[in-house]
Amino acid sequence: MKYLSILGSTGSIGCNTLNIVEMFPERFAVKALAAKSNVPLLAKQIGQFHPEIAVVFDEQRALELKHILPANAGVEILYGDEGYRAAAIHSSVDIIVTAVVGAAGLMPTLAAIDAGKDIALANKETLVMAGEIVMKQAEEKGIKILPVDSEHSAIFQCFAGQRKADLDKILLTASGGPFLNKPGNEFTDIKPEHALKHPTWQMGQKITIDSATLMNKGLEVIEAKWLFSVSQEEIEVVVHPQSIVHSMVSYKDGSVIAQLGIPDMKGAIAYALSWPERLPLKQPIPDFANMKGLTFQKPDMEKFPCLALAFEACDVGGTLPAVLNAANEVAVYAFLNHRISFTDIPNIIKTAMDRHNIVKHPEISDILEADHRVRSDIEKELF
Ligand SMILES: NC(=O)C1=CN([C@@H]2O[C@H](COP(=O)(O)OP(=O)(O)OC[C@H]3O[C@@H](n4cnc5c(N)ncnc54)[C@H](OP(=O)(O)O)[C@@H]3O)[C@@H](O)[C@H]2O)C=CC1
Ligand SMILES: CC(=O)[C@@H](O)[C@H](O)COP(=O)(O)O
Ligand SMILES: [Mn+2]
Repeated sequence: MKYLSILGSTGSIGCNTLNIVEMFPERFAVKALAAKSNVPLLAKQIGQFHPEIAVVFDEQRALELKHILPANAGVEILYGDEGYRAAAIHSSVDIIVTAVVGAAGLMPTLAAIDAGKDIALANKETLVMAGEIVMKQAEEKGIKILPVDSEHSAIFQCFAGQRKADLDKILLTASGGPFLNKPGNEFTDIKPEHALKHPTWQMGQKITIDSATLMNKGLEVIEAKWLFSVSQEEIEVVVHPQSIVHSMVSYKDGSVIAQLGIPDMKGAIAYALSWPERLPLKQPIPDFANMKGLTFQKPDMEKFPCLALAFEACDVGGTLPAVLNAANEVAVYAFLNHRISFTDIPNIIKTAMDRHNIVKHPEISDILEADHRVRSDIEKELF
């Protein structure tokens, strides 16, 4: 039996993870569930999966949860930073699924690594903000960081049985998002409801907007750099609108190994939880015979400046990726709340990056300080 703690259990990745637990009750059990504000859904999950700990964002929500649950629920209700930390380091947990969205994922993940827990990493922002520190700490603690992000799961699978010395490059696929074929001069008309219509994947709101700006791919370049210990030059983004090829790796003899599947996160989540075994998920394979084609093209960095900004942050390093991430988060939520336009997103990020005094070899405190400063500067200007 493998015991799980799911940070972000009420989100898209969290719910998919619980679907897998439900499918394989003889393999997985849940010890801790953590959410932010969706108290009714968390209460339902507690009733079904019986964790020992449940965590919400603040005391108010903890009280709400307590009122909803029956008196004999047998779960300890915690809240805030201490609560997320408790869920991350719970003594009988084997693996932490980091399915929280945004910078909030960083500190619980570091706490989990410090406590010697394996990580099924969905929260890419953790590696964007502090990839060097996180990977170093994971190595020191001898824990595994198993990728959940579909491309990184694919790359991980394409590396299996290969020698790192034979690597040519990682070909990181991108769907191109809903605006791949929209002329750039019409981007000012884009509303949240248009950007929230991802062509191939069902995901939470923040990552869906990131896919529409191509920032998601930029974050994934930085994630891949740290996760696989490669240079930026060894990563190429390839637009593949069908999202069937989840990524590829080329080798120095000209061979290219790809991982394919339907666009459904259950495959990548289950693989992170059961690696190196594969679980009988009963997922259909892509319908190759009736497929209209698998196509590939270069990303257009002028139309999608967020991708270029992420490459710049990746190249410069230090605290700059954390600044990119924080500015992006604030801008995405401002766009979702109709406070800025779609084309303001890259402008806000660029301004934050230009203004920032980079700390070249940051401690975690430098990263958190940069994150907080960027958020408060942008929020002051916007609201
Ligand atoms: N969805 C997908 O298919 C993929 C997602 N990822 C990555 O996985 C992560 C999760 O994405 P996704 O599931 O789509 O996101 P969702 O928005 O669907 O879910 C986010 C989860 O995090 C919780 N949460 C939000 N803010 C906080 C906070 N400040 N502190 C603690 N918990 C918080 C939410 O709680 P509540 O709902 O209770 O408010 C919810 O449980 C992201 O980093 C994303 O980039 C990577 C690849 C694919
Ligand atoms: C499912 C997943 O891993 C997402 O990160 C996905 O990659 C988003 O699609 P884009 O390729 O459009 O960013
Ligand atoms: Mn992805």
